[in-house]
Amino acid sequence: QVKIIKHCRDLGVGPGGFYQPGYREGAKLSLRMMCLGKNWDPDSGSYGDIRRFDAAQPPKIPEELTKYVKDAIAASHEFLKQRGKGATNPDAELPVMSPDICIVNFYTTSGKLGFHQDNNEQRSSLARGLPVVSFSLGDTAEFLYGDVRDDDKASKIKLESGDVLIFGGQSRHIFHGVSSIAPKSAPLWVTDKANLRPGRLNLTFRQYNYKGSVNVTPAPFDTCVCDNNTAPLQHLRPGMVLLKKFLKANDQGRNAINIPTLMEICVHLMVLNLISLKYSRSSWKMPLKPPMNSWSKEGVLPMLW
Ligand SMILES: O=C(O)CCC(=O)C(=O)O
Ligand SMILES: [Fe+2]
Repeated sequence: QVKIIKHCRDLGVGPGGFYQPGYREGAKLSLRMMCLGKNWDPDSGSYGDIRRFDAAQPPKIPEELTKYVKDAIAASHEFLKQRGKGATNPDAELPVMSPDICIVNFYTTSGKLGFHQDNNEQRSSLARGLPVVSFSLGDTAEFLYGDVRDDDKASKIKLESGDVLIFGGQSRHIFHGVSSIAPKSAPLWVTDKANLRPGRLNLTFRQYNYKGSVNVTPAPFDTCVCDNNTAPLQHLRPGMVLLKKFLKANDQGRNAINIPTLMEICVHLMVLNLISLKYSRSSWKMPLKPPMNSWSKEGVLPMLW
């Protein structure tokens, strides 16, 4: 998760980075957005190679992120196979996709996203049911989804930091949206280690085009939607899988504390000794700290988001 946030931060302050999208009449969306691969324009509801707002080209999707998407799809297939006791073909329910678009949204704690369908990808991709793979980081979102454009009839789930939601196949056209963000719900290490400001970062990966044949066999779905809300893998409906906390906390594992080696402790002690020797007789000569560069990427981004 820390690595994903870093990728978004680095790309987010560069050309084609975060901006607040809006409509021609002036209304703005309640989030910050950045598109990778292709630009999605909420006003026209279409994709393009540059964005209208500042003519910027969207940055490419970092390969590392593409790998995480593939891992998540593979994990969902493994899960579907086991659930179907080998009888189902997971690719028929949730086809494999290779993402070439990623929409990155940052919601502050007052952010939300209205009920909508993701249907601006090419007809071949939609017809094949190539899934949308969604990564959630930071504060928890209340996510609504359903078959009809009526959020009162929608099902609700919580998307927490590290969760991956996949919807494709028969669920590719579901209506969905974000009704609220729970303040202060992000794990502390996300805000501390990755320096994510209060709010939620969401990445949705998609594949624009599909070149193969589009025949899809309706997915068999056992009627037992019996996963409880805390199961690590949840089959929510045909073509919709939630992988709870799938994205690892960080490279060294959850809540890792760096324990210094004996060698590192010795080096630190030697350095401290040298410093105290140097300044013991002339402490007034202590050099001033160099001024903080408040416009460094790390420093400024929390203000931008
Ligand atoms: O933030 C989310 O979980 C959903 C984002 C979404 O639906 C979209 O970007 O199309
Ligand atoms: Fe969406």
